[in-house]
Amino acid sequence: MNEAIIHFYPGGPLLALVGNPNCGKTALFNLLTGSRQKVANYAGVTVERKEGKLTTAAGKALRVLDLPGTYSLHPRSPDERVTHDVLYGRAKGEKRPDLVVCVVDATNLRRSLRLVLAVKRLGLPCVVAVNMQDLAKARGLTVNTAALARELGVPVVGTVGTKGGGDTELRTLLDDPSLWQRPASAAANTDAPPSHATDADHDTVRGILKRLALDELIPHTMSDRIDRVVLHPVFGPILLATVLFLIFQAVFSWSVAPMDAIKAASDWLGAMVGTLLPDTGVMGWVRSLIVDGVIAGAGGVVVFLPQIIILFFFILVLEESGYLPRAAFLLDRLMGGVGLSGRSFIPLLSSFACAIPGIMATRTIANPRDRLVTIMIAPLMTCSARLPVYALLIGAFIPRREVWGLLDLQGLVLFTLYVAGILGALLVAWVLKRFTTRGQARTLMMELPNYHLPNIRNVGIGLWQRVAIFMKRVGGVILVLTIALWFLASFPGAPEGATRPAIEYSLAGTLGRALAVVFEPIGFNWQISIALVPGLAAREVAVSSLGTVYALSATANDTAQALTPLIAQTWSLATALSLLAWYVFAPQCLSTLATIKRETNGWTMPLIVAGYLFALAYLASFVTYRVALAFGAGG
Ligand SMILES: Nc1nc2c(ncn2[C@@H]2O[C@H](COP(=O)(O)OP(=O)(O)OP(=O)(O)O)[C@@H](O)[C@H]2O)c(=O)[nH]1
Ligand SMILES: [Mg+2]
Repeated sequence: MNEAIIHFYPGGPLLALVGNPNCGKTALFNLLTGSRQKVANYAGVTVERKEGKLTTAAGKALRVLDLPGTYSLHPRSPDERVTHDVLYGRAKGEKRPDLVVCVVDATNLRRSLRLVLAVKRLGLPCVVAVNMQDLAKARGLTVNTAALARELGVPVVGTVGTKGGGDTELRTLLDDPSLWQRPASAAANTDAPPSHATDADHDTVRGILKRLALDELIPHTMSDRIDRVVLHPVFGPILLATVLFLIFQAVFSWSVAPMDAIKAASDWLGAMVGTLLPDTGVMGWVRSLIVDGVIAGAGGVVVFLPQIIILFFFILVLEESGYLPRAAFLLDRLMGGVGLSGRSFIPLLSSFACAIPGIMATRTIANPRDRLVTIMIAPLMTCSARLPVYALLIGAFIPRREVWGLLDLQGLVLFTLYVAGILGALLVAWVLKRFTTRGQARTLMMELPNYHLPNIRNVGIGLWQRVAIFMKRVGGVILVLTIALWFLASFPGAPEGATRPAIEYSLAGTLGRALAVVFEPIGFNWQISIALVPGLAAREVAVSSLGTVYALSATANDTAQALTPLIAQTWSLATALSLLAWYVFAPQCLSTLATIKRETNGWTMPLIVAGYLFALAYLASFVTYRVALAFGAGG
């Protein structure tokens, strides 16, 4: 894996945050540096090193690294290796830290302290931050930091990663110059491999906890009680299915009003600009570029913002609540059937947002074969860029009505498409299981964090970041490609006396017609064929492209109309279904392939993935189209 080696904050002493997964390193990092890195309630959220800058009260500038969580200094998975390499000074382009802040979870000192002992042996100056002080207090645990400091022989401070000012003690401590002196006795240790002192460490930790009167286990009864239902062999899976299903219902039924409002606003804008700008000469072209290119294209994508916000709201709430590892646990058996483990669940779930963070998250999977298979199937999870395409087609072809009095039919179809992606992924994993040896059966060891009420601020920040990403795509790649397509679809203009719309004589029209030969067997017309090409860069561009292509196809006598009714009139149901099937499988995203190349260190995997996904997409669309035709959906 190649980490980015750009230093945003060159110079200054380097401080690294190290600790077990889910102990609150990133929350603390955000407090210290003012960053907004992702924080969530499950192990393995951070999988690469992140950099930030901190200025202490005395004005000293420090570089701070947030690292993936690790259980020990013997890395078992690629994310743990990132932390290991930094601590041993082997990370490419990064110097060895000048100070290590060991973050420990006050409610789980037994395990956290073992890592502290191992880090201490590295010979780097180190301090301990006892995080989650608030949770410990709520459970009647008081960690005497002064006594712990005496036991460990390093400074210890208390922190609360989720509260403003929860890092004050740590910040103050960083101004102490004696902190940065390397312990002379251990200086020779810096390049030694991690020692295997685990048994002795175990005893040491037990002794420390005993002397601090912290050796009694205090069960977290609330989480345990919730888990009795959530992890129940019968109710658990029913609950999981219900939760997922309700999310899809909400995506459709809650978004109606805001989507209508955005659509009305964009129509109004188009009409306004249309009347303001003259329709002749150069201004006629400008008018067409703005109305048919920018507003019909990019505006057509912005409409789907409410659905994306609703989907992410639920994903963020699930991530913060601590439910995700439980879902992984419930699905472990099912995943075992196709040769994977519950470990793959969170990377695959992240892929519903976008395959890129999903593929990155596979770094938490220790088994290389499992990791590779998970990377291969991650693009089959329905990422949010597909949502506009699905929503457009569903809006055009599926009536807005209720089934059995309570279910929204459009939501039901959307759910089916998501399920189709999941089933496709399971099928591919199952086929791969035939061709690869799985090694010995592994039991799933996964931490079940305590349930939290989702922090409104975190959910708010997470949502805002998703909105920013989406709008940046609309204003960036989507807008640029839509404008490029407008040019290709407008020039060369129609010859004298042409009867058909000008677009049919343009470069894009010619290209679309050539491509249509390939796509004709699966029912795509030339307009779709054109839209698929820029859609390779970003899936939503297919929607904006269709908006532009159809806006330009409107002849003088039939005024341009909204895209949804237009495709409902001109496409057959069979074509729409075939395009949906195409989007379930096709690898229409170059950035995903680039990420696979980076994570697997070569071109082999991205080529294999692109190849098999295109083949699968064509096959699925072909079958869908033919079956739909046979059922009379071709009219
Ligand atoms: N109550 C409480 N919750 C905290 C505190 N610090 C972090 N959290 C929560 O603990 C969870 C884990 O926090 P993260 O910062 O993502 O943990 P991490 O150590 O970076 O985890 P990985 O990146 O997976 O290793 C999140 O739900 C945080 O909101 C704290 O001091 N008190
Ligand atoms: Mg983290």
